[in-house]
Amino acid sequence: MSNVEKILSDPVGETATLAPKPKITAEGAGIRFGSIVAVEDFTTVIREREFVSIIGPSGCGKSTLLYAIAGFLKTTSGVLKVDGKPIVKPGPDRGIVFQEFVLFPWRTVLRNITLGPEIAGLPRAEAEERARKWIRLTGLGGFENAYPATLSGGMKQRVAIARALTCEPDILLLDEPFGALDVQTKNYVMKDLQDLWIAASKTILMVTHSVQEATLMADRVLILGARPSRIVADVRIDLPHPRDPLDQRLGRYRQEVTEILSAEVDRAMKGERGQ
Ligand SMILES: Nc1ncnc2c1ncn2[C@@H]1O[C@H](COP(=O)(O)OP(=O)(O)OP(=O)(O)O)[C@@H](O)[C@H]1O
Repeated sequence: MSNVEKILSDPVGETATLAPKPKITAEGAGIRFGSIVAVEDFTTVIREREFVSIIGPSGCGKSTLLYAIAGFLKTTSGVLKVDGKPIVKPGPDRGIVFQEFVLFPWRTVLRNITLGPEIAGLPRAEAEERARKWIRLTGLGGFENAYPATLSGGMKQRVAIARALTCEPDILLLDEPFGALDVQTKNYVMKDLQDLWIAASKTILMVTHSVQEATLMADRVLILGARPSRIVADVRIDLPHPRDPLDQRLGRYRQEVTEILSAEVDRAMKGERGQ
């Protein structure tokens, strides 16, 4: 039995037959840049509506993996699939949100959010209707005509999230989405994202450096090892959503993830110093 077959036969819900369908499948995926092996033998199954977080030492290949799933990069070995089909290019089934918001300063909030559907060729009225739904759901109502320069960091990130969701992707890919936010704003946006995920039934894959973010939001935390990155642990956070950051049960998960991650960061640092 291959690794992927083993994972597919491993029940996620009460029984294998009731478990949600696989959404993203990685079968021995590897990505190299010349002589640099960024990702090696990445194998996992992410099911429909799962919220999975990827964490690992700096430079271990987290963003590279996310970009390959987005279709911006190709695997150099193995395969990455969405809905059972190999990923060959970006598609409207996957929306991506970056740490640095990447908003267009000359477009209003509404026009930033309608951009995806407009590029996809949707008539303006339909693009606006969709955008207004996500403006409402991300708490941006009343700011439709504001320009990015007049928004706070948290609001800019909500615009970026609404923009990704307006194309109605099944999968939301988040690359350190809270990295540029201050602590208070981050807590608000994290709470909103949890509510949004529950309401919108998306599959979410989030890259983060923060054990706190990963354990608060995700159903599973994939811990990558020092480069070339493989999964060294797949920790299931068995707590209902939405979660309260002060829930003491989260503390145990934070400790478990921190211990595994610290060992990998140690290994990565020693590797870099040639020890
Ligand atoms: N376009 C590229 N060309 C060459 N090397 C690259 C390229 N993109 C990434 N790399 C290398 O691949 C490795 C993984 O990079 P990546 O950005 O995916 O790591 P990361 O885990 O997301 O890092 P961080 O946590 O610091 O953001 C690094 O060694 C990086 O230098």
